[in-house]
Formats: sequence, structure tokens, C-alpha cells
Amino acid sequence: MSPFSNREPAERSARGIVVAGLRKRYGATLALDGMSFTVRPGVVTGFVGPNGAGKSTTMRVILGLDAVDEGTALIDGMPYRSLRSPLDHVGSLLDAAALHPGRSGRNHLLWLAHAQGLPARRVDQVLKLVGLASVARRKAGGYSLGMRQRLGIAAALLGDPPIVMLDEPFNGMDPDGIVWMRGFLRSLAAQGRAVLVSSHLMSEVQDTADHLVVVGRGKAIADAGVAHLIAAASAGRVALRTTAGTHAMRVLAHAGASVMATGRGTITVSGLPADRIVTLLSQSGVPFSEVSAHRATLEDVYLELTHEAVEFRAATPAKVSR
Ligand SMILES: Nc1ncnc2c1ncn2[C@@H]1O[C@H](COP(=O)(O)OP(=O)(O)OP(=O)(O)O)[C@@H](O)[C@H]1O
Repeated sequence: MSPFSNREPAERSARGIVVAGLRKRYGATLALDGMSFTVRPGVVTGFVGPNGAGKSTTMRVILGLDAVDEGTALIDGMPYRSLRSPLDHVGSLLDAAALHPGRSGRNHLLWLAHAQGLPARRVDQVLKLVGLASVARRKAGGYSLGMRQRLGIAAALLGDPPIVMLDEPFNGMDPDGIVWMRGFLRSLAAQGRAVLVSSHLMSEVQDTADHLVVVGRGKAIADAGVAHLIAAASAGRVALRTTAGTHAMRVLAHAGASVMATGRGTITVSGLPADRIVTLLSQSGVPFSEVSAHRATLEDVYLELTHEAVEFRAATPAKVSR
């Protein structure tokens, strides 16, 4: 048994979280518009989407903190409010700022542990796990945001839950903290836990999530494995490196391809196979140094999926009216 846990894997959640058809309106705002997805055990599921997409609202609904107009959110097959001992099923971090500033980190956790009937030794275990043991007796009011995130995660793990749900846990973390958090989340999943992690930045969940639920305007617009999403976004695209971008784009567009300048000297081409691109460029005397299968990044996948769903977007200079 690892220091993370006092349970055997068999005691872990078999069903994770199942969210189906959630709808919620706040006055004129439709915060959730048919949100559906599943969070499976043994996997880190990234819950990503632009600001205002409905991530926090969904998490509050899963935890029974907000009521919905329609739909269901089940934890291990039951609504949160029907679980006899909910903290044995799910641990969560929704707001790292929610702590008593005058209380030490350790006393904050002791207070929570007492309420759950857990022994003080579990508090010391989780403090060690999140790397706060050496500052545990300092007042939490003096903690940085990154330290508060760690304290919030320690609190979420007190009951050794098989399901862990964290809202924006990377917020305020320095680069070392981000690397630590990635490894930590992966180890929680490797122990068989179902892990749901929200972020509005794809770069944060990169190299961490195995599965992604991408949300926009209150609904899931993708619910798939990371490898699958990257393969789908890469399919049929060719990356071209050339010093004569304008000429190359004209030649390829004329032959029926869709072309997009994607960086300094690079163009992404779709609609033509690589060997045809090589022939066309050679025949037209366009210099190029590389023609290869395009491999999309997670950031590409995210931008493509959420393009229509961004609620607050800065106007581009061309669109600013005078
Ligand atoms: N208590 C509330 N009262 C009114 N509107 C709300 C409330 N909570 C959320 N909303 C609205 O519901 C929508 C979804 O908000 P939510 O906070 O769930 O999005 P989010 O994806 O978590 O965004 P962020 O990344 O900015 O945290 C937004 O338009 C938001 O303004």
C-alpha cells in the first residue's frame, strides 16, 4: 500500500462520474446547455474550455452545491446528495482561497479531519504528500496561491477518496509546482482513482491528461482520448517549410488545396497528398526544405474546437471601429 492510500485498488470507484444532459440557467445566462461526459477510473480527465464555458458550474452540480433545471450527475452511480458518506467517494478542490487565514495549514486540515472522523495521522500523511510538511505550522493566510492549492489538494485527499475533482489546480503555481502537479495527478490516476481536472489553458493539462472533455457554451464539444483528438486534427494535413510562402500558397491553392500560414516559413496544407505537393512546387520552381505529415498539437486541437465557443474575445485591430 502506498502512503497515498489506505485502501486496496479493489475498493476504488468502479464507475467514476457520469454527467448526462445538464441544463442550468442563471437569469438570462444559459450556463449549462446539455452538458454530458464521463470520468473513468484510472485516468486523468482534463476538463478544458474558455472562460465562462461552464466548468465550475458543472463541478458544483456534481457536488450537489448547485441544483440543475434538467439532467443528472452521478458519482459511483448515485447523486452526491444520496451518498451516505460522500467524502469516502469524492474529494474536491473548488476554491483554494476558502480557508481561515489565521489558522495554520495543519490546524485547517485537523479541523476538516475531525469533522470527517479521521485521525490526526492522516493529516500528517497528506501534508507530506503535497510537500507542505515543513510549513504546516505556519498561518495559512501567509501561504502563496500555489501553497494554498497544495493545501486544498491535501484537504481533498483526507478521506482517501477514489474520485478526485480539482477546479483550476494549476492556478498560481510556479513552473516547479506545475511539474510537481502533473506528476502528482498522474500518480493519483495510476492508483486507480478517477481524476477530473479543470483548466482554461490547454498547456496546463498537456502531458497530464489521458482523456479530454473540451467544453464551450455549456456543453461538451469533445469527449475523447488525447491520442485520438491529435490524430483526428492531424489527418490529411501536410506541413511545408519554405522561404517562398506566398508563391507556394498561390500554387497549391490554385491546385485545389486549403493552405494556412502557421508560423515563420511554415504552411499547413490540406486537400493534397505530400507527393503531389512536392511535384507541384518543383514544377513551379518554388524552393522548399521540408514536406512532412503535419502533427497537430493539443493547443491546435483546442483552438479549433473552441473557436466558435469563446465568449469573451478581444476585437482584432481590423474590427475595431473608430
Ligand atoms: N452564481 C452565478 N450567477 C449568475 N451567473 C453565473 C453564476 N455562476 C456562473 N454563472 C455564469 O454561468 C456561465 C458559466 O460559468 P462557469 O463559472 O461555470 O464557467 P467556467 O468555465 O468555470 O469559467 P472560468 O474558466 O472563467 O472559471 C458564465 O456565463 C457565468 O457568468
